[in-house]
Amino acid sequence: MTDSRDTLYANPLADVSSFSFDQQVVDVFPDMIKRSVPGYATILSMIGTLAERYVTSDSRCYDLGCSLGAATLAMRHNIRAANTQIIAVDNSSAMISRAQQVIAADSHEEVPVTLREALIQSIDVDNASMVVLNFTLQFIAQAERDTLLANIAKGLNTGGVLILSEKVAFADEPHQQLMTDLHHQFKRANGYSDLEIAQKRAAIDNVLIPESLNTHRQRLRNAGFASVDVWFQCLNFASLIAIK
Ligand SMILES: C[S@@+](CC[C@H](N)C(=O)[O-])C[C@H]1O[C@@H](n2cnc3c(N)ncnc32)[C@H](O)[C@@H]1O
Ligand SMILES: O=C(O)C(=O)C[C@]1(C(=O)O)C=C[C@@H](O)C=C1
Repeated sequence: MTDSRDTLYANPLADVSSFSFDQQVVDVFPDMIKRSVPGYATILSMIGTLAERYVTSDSRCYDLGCSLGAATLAMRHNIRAANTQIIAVDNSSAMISRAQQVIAADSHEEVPVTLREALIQSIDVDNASMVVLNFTLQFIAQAERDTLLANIAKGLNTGGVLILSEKVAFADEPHQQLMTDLHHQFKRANGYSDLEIAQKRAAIDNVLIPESLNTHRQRLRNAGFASVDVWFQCLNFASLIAIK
């Protein structure tokens, strides 16, 4: 399986097209996300810890916007309850076909994984004890976010948990500027050039729409979650736990 270095934005592009999860991105995705998202490995590890704690027997887990299945594998390797399954969904056919290979190469077969190529807005969530949205909601149209979260809350069993990880925005402009600068410094320290950072920024503009933590907390409460808060934040990347 390839885990190539992300050089997609290394050379000057005449026209930076909108970011999409196509084959080019799939080919470098593990390297791209690791070098772009502060705390990504920590968040995956905590998804495993939470799966051990929250996944109950005879229930389902959902990984929505699963990409190559990193969160699916974190859950799968840590679930201790009997008779569970994981449903992993992504609407990028290139992601899903590579994810099939990743899952096939994994030996933890006690927990079956079903990969689905679909819009996460269109799937049924049912009898769930754990749902993961790991850096996916930010790519969904804002007008569709309330309905999606209400659908997830409805399909979660009482006491079940949603992990929502997102790039976040800040209400105070100086803070927004500082966090953006520090994130770019993080990328530079991980080997991205100023050109790569600028072109990637242009590509995700209007594609990845971050919201404030207050907006996320409020939406989760409105959707029907009883207990909501942030468990992780590094700069403009955060992860929330919402318990039904
Ligand atoms: C940043 S990646 C997620 C990373 C992944 N969860 C992980 O932990 O490695 C976002 C993913 O969401 C998928 N996606 C975006 N919009 C979607 C939608 N409406 N329905 C399904 N998947 C979507 C993209 O194809 C992409 O694979
Ligand atoms: O904000 C950025 O600069 C990013 O590269 C972040 C981000 C993300 O949060 O999903 C954007 C696209 C890629 O999927 C990997 C990382």
